[in-house]
Amino acid sequence: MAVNASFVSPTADAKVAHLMTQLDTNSVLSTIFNSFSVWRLLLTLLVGAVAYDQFMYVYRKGSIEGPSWKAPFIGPFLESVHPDFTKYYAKWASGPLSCVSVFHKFVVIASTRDMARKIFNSPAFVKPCVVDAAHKLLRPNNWVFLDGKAHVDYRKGLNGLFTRQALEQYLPGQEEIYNRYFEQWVNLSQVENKGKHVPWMQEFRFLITAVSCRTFVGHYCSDEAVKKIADDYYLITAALELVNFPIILPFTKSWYGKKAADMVLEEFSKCAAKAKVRMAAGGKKECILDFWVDNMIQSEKYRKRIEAGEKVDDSEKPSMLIRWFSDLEISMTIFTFLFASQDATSSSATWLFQIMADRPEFLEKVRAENLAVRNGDIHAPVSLDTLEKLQWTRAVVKETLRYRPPVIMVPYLVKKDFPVTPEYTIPKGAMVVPTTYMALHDEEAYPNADSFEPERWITGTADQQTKNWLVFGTGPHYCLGQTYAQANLMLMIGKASMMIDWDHKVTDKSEVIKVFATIFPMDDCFLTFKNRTS
Ligand code: HEM
Repeated sequence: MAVNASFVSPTADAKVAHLMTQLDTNSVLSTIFNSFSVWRLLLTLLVGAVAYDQFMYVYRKGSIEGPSWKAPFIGPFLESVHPDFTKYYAKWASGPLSCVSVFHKFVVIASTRDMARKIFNSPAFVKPCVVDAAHKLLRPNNWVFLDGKAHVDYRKGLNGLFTRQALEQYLPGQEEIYNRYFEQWVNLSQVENKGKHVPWMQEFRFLITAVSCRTFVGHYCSDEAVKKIADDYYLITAALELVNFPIILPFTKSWYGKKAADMVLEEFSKCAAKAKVRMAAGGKKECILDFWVDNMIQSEKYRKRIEAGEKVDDSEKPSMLIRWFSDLEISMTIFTFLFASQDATSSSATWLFQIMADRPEFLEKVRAENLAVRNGDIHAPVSLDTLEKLQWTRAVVKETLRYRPPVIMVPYLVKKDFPVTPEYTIPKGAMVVPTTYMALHDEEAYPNADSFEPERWITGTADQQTKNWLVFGTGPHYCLGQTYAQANLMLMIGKASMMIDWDHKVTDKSEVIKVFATIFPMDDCFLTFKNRTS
């Protein structure tokens, strides 16, 4: 007998009620049995999936370090929501290669200097993957996800934006921002906070957004737009915390992050359109966008002359011939600069101010040489060459980057089975994450590695440890902004040393490392600022 052949609930239809009483015992049993089979089937599938996930984890793990089993499916996903530096450190210390599995994604961690270098330098086997969320925020067709020749070619076209000659042109804009922000900080500290120490990490992030926007898109971005980007940027960083979460659910961190990213892309697109007009009219080059657009315009002019059959002297050929880029393409690329710079530079800025306040003897040396090179005039401009020759300023920046490397991990995707050692092959499709931290805290390269000793960059051998210097990665994807980033930090701390005094309230969390994409002091750095009186 057909029991309730319709999809209507039997209890919703009174006519069905009397039929129910006519059901014989056999059909009741068969109904129970049938639904039991469905449940059993579902349970069997679930157990099978858990067993498969577990089996694949153990199989892929092979001989390397890692937990002997994983929490079903999610693995240590919840830990990645609240990342803990000590847990990462324990993982790195557990062996040159170790592993975890999150949502069936197998992740290998490469800890030692040589293992990390091997990953960075094996483009035949790996390509950058950042985290799943980054594809959504930066857009999957962003140049940073390009691989092989396509990546090399695209990157070549960007090199002109970071030459020493170009970097020199960005310095006045950066000085302008530092002058303005240091004044604001004093006001904020003395008037609003009444001289009290308050966590300053967020203020460093605002400052770095402003400096970056000024360097990347100059005055094309209004102060209001810069403020909006600065205010919303932490949503983008927070979205990246959800490492490997595969989809964007409404009202989650990833969702808010995506909205903020779309807003930044729109702003930078508008800047690109304005730069095209201004550069075509012969405007002065002041920011990265100007250099890029001018290069496009010069390349286009040159191509047109050649096409017209004009005889053009080789000296008139632009040093880099590039194609025409749309406003959105330019915007996506400039966004990668902001994305790559924002967290890392904010991290270094925070540690630098904290460390200098805690070690006034080094700050005094920085101040003395900055004043000397400017003949006592705290607002006198400096050239890039002069800046880089300030030995204590350079040493404290380098040592901060070594002692507290902002980027502790760089995720890569394994393109094909990667025999990373004679005994172990990382399977295709896995994520492999080299860490920079262990190489930078290697006792052989940097004696007393866990202590802040800037002298090692002046009288020691730190500069010779090029293999250990992984702060900016190595290989085909090494940091495009590394010279700019270091010069910018030197300019920042040099100017601060002359213009302001600041004091750090040391707490029991000041030296504890918090992981928020990059690393920060756990207490967010309690500071107070005032104008320098002498
Ligand atoms: C203290 C500041 C910074 C640190 C510690 C840092 C560190 C890094 C690291 C570790 C990588 C990955 C390298 C690799 O995979 O081998 C990277 C890539 C990159 N960085 Fe930086 N970075 C900093 C600032 C900047 C700035 C200011 C910019 C731009 C103006 C920038 C632009 C980039 C770009 C575009 C890439 C990707 C390059 C590629 O895939 O070819 N970075 N950075």
